[in-house]
Amino acid sequence: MTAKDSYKSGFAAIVGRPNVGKSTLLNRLVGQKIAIVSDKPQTTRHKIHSVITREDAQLVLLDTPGIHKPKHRLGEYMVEVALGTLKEVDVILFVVETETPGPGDTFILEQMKRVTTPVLLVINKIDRIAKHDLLPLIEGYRQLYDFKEIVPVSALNGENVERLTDLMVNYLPAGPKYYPDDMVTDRPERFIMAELIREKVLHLTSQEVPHSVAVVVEDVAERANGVVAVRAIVYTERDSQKRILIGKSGAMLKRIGQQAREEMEALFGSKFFLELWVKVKADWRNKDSYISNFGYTPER
Ligand SMILES: Nc1nc2c(ncn2[C@@H]2O[C@H](COP(=O)(O)OP(=O)(O)OP(=O)(O)O)[C@@H](O)[C@H]2O)c(=O)[nH]1
Repeated sequence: MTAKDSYKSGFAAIVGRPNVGKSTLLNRLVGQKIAIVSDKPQTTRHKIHSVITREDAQLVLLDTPGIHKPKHRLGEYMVEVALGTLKEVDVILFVVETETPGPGDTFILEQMKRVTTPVLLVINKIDRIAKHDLLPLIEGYRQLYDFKEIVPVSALNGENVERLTDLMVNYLPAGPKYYPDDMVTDRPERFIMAELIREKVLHLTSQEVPHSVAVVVEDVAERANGVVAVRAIVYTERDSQKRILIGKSGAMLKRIGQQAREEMEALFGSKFFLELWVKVKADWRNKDSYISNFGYTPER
């Protein structure tokens, strides 16, 4: 058998309750910022395909929305997408924190019992606990489910993350490359831009505002001088939220725009001109038509 014949390729899903560090892990695995990271739960709404290409294997990672008991229509959609993904992939990464499992973790474990895909348990944030507290935690999880592997990692500082990639590759079937070598995501750039803007809203606002927001990039145009001009709309649900997002004399919107622009420039390597508008669409999260307009439509 030649080296080419033994090439492996396949798909892995990252699941876990909100805020356990899935996006941070995904970014660390791929080595570039793809998914947005936030300290506010439930910020990942899309399935993001990222690609790790090695000499022996290509691994396509799907970031799934945090599985949780849905409170509104968008929430139900998010759970549906996550569950559908579990059946389609070659291996599942179930990410938890360094704590005994809570109701959110148990809910996901129950869902995983309905599929036959191999599951690797990733215990994240091990930088926060003493090594001797890890063993009892691992033992506790071992009692709950027949995990193929249990891998303690720190997505934040990268500890053990490479080993995790090696283990995932073990579960991939023989197959060709799905994507070109230099590709890290198949998401259009507009999507990444919108997510960067939404990330800044999440960081800079509080209470009910962050989750009321959807961002749509309406126009991207490269000017003759090389500057990329982007016009984006920040949708929110109420006038009061709009006022907060704009801020006194526009100060908040200016900060959001400035920080998003700086990250776009770092990521894409061009100068950006970013124009942001805030619009109210009352109760958009409960309306199917708005949900699909904002791009939250089932993919497969
Ligand atoms: N100490 C520590 N913090 C981490 C680690 N990984 C992630 N975090 C932090 O945990 C918080 C949540 O991280 P995210 O990556 O946004 O979590 P997520 O699971 O994608 O969250 P959702 O999008 O809500 O599903 C952020 O404040 C991260 O900086 C880690 O290994 N160690």
